[in-house]
Amino acid sequence: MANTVPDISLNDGNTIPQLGFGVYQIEPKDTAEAVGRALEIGYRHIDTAQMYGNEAGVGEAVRASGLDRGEVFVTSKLNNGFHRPEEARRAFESTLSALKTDYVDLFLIHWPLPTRYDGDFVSTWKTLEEFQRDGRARSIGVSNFQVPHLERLAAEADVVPAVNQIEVHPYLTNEQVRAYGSKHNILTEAWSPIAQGRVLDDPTIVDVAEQVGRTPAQVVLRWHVQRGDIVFPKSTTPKRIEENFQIFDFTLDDTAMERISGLDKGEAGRTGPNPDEFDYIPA
Ligand SMILES: NC(=O)C1=CN([C@@H]2O[C@H](COP(=O)(O)OP(=O)(O)OC[C@H]3O[C@@H](n4cnc5c(N)ncnc54)[C@H](OP(=O)(O)O)[C@@H]3O)[C@@H](O)[C@H]2O)C=CC1
Ligand SMILES: O=C1CO[C@H](CO)[C@@H](O)[C@@H]1O
Repeated sequence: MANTVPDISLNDGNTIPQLGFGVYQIEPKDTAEAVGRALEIGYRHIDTAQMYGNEAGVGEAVRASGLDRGEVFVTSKLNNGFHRPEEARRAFESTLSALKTDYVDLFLIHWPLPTRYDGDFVSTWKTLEEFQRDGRARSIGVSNFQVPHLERLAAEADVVPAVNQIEVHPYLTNEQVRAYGSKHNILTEAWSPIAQGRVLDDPTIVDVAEQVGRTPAQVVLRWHVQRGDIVFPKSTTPKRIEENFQIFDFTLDDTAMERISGLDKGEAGRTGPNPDEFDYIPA
């Protein structure tokens, strides 16, 4: 079975590679090297954010790779603190100049910040619609949106987000938000797909990994892609960057899939902030 990363269709007609490389917590000075390695291995999708401070390293690696810009799918996200339309426009321009590119493949509202800006993420969303209309963001989406936030966009805006990037892993399967996404053609992107390593020594994961002769990380990433979600594990360890790429040459049977899904702890399994409460704005 060849290890080929599938392209998944978005609701706007574009496509996205189902596996990418995440760069949260990679130091700006180390980012070009890590992304360069990922591109050499075959990753064609990079997930960054203004908040991570490393967009410049991502752009540098893409340019140095010898690949055409069109061969690499690049996502970035609007930082908290720039939700007002004028600020969002300036911040988006700063993303394009840091990446040294004239478009991003996908631009997201990073957090809904429902307790800031009078909860007005709809005008922020309408500003992202402008970026898509003028071609500087090929696709637009949201991150950390809960069902009521998505319902507000559906009622008050024209464009349906292409994706919702949320925390999903075996300890937080996040079924309700994922189900809203499937029903409304919004693709789920699973952030912290291996829960930053916390799920890898779970006895069920270790047992499934032994049964299929793969590593715990590969088994968890495979579980995500068989559920249809997009993943972009982060690693600065060369061997792991390769390991995480080898997930399309084996399958998990229904029993293994159900055992992993059965590890869900609901809200208790969340490792990151709760989007209903998170209102952090970087200094
Ligand atoms: N929209 C949002 O709010 C958020 C988005 N994200 C996105 O999701 C991406 C992935 O999530 P992230 O939080 O980074 O966490 P991940 O779930 O990807 O886990 C990363 C951690 O796991 C380790 N690791 C990676 N691969 C393996 C492996 N094969 N075996 C053992 N350990 C491994 C890494 O260590 P090492 O590097 O030392 O190898 C690192 O400590 C981010 O980089 C970012 O792009 C993340 C959080 C929030
Ligand atoms: O992308 C992100 C990385 O993790 C941080 C801490 O959980 C988040 O705030 C942020 O959304």
